[in-house]
Amino acid sequence: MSMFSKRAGQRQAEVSEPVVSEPVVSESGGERQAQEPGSQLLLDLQGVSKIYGDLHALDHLNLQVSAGQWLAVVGSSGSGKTTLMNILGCMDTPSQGSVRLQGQALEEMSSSQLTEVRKNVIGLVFQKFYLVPHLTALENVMLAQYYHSVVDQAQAVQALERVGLGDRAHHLPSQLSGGEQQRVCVARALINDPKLILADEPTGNLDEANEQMVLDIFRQLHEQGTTLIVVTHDALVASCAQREIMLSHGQLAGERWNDDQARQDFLAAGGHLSVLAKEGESGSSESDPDLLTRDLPVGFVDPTKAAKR
Ligand SMILES: Nc1ncnc2c1ncn2[C@@H]1O[C@H](COP(=O)(O)OP(=O)(O)OP(=O)(O)O)[C@@H](O)[C@H]1O
Repeated sequence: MSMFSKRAGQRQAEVSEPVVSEPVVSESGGERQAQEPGSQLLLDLQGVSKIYGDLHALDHLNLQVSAGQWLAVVGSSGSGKTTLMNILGCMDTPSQGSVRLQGQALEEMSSSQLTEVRKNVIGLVFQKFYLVPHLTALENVMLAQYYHSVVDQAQAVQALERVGLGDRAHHLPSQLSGGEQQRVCVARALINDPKLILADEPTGNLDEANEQMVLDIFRQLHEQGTTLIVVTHDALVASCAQREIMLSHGQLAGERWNDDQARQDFLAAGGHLSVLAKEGESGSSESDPDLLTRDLPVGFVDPTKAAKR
């Protein structure tokens, strides 16, 4: 099945336009202007790199995400997806470049300001954040509330009910299936009603029924206006997003819009459609927009091929 096969009956897709070619730089060729007043961009990454010795886990990445957008991030193993999520989640900092969240540069924030952002703006659904084994599902959610300084049992129960686990509230993680544990993690991420949900492989290792439940929650959140960024290896999960981007060697290797209205909204919000970096030419993406049409990443159909380019 193609990477971008659509579920039957899903919203209108724009499958004929795999990559777009609007430069990120201004016509003068200089740095792009600061966000216009009234812009609805939630995230704006400019030239973000994460460098470990000789390895560029992220390599001059430019990426903008408008408020309310549902974005999927795909790419082969080691392409930089988790590195990107860690930076967006304020759990890591770039070696170079700038990340603006709601117009504010993260690199200019103090550690206490970053803690506030983590607490109040972001919800994380990361597989590596295990549940505390000796606490019940309810207590695990309430522990997250404690971290957010709002302990409210009724609200915690509500969060569990929302993910279909009201009747499992008093079970320990070991008494829950993998899918149920993952849904507790989703409930935990929702308790502060975050504007931005970052989910790294939220449906990994789930059976179809549990995957559908998690996706249904994401759909509800999306309808409520939450911005969702979901890393996934699953083409079907990716296809639920309005927009998909592919990373390869820390660079943007492809972009695809599944929802034309979302694309229009993104542009209206001040977003710029992405330009892909030329192979072996870090950060050169703005220099030759034409290369987009002749140098299309075949790999967008198959991330493994893209990684080998
Ligand atoms: N702390 C670190 N020190 C050195 N290299 C690292 C570190 N963290 C990540 N890397 C490297 O950065 C690259 C990107 O890693 P990352 O975890 O972001 O990839 P990924 O796309 O999430 O992969 P996967 O799909 O396998 O989870 C990899 O080559 C990885 O080995």
